[in-house]
Amino acid sequence: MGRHNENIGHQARKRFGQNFLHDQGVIDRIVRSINPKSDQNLVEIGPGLGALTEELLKSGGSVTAVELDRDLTPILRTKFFNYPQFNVIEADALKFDFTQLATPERPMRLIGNLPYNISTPLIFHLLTFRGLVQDMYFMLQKEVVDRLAAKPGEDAYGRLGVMAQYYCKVESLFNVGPGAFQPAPKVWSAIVRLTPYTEPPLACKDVATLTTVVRQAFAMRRKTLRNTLKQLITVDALQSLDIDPQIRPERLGLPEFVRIADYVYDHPLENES
Ligand SMILES: C[S@@+](CC[C@H](N)C(=O)[O-])C[C@H]1O[C@@H](n2cnc3c(N)ncnc32)[C@H](O)[C@@H]1O
Repeated sequence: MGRHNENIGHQARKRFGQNFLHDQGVIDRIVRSINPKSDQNLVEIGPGLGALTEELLKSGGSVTAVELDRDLTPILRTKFFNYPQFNVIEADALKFDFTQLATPERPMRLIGNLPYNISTPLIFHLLTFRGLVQDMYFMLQKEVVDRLAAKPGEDAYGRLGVMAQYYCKVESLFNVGPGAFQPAPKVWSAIVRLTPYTEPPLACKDVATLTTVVRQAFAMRRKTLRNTLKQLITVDALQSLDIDPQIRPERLGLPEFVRIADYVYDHPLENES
């Protein structure tokens, strides 16, 4: 414990969501899960002071790190100057165009102990590059991992889980307590693995329509489908799809959402805005 982040004099910045990992056991466990190989294209988001980066570099793979805090990039360059396969880019990962870091032939393995305040929009941003991604390993607030991996009927089930599971196989790997970080966050964290499908197993006709249906359905999660989806689909149409209009959205699985989205795409209601 405490091996990293010492003697560097960097004050953790709350606005950048800086909670630095300092538990070597947790770092090793994450890297063992990733199992990086020397010919791989590893991309780390938010390397911080390089606790994970160092172990990734030891695998021999190339590591490109995307870090927003301009005070950290020189520290990282100095720390890893012995590793020619290390590169740090000073950029906001939320706006960064990841197409410059990978090709379909050399996809990225995305890794990050992500800033918790931006993790949901960042995951949606990263999903847009899924064709260039082999897999993703993220440390997130446990509550967000629960939402990503949630199944129908669970409290955590909602838009994030449905859309992530549409594009990716989602696996919650293990939990990490606050004491593994400096400063310690207030909440528990967890590691999630997202593996994008080459082709979604339940492909819908139009993802924009699926997104609209899912967003609308969960906008009022305590209401029944006949209410939440009334601007998109009629009760008769829901019944024709073998979906009970009286149930709440949290009971619908991905196949039902895809069925509704395909119907809505083929039969747009006139009052749809
Ligand atoms: C939770 S810390 C993790 C640091 C390090 N990976 C570790 O495990 O100790 C999050 C890191 O993401 C960086 N960060 C915050 N917002 C960012 C953004 N929009 N784009 C890229 N990096 C960001 C922070 O400066 C910080 O280094």
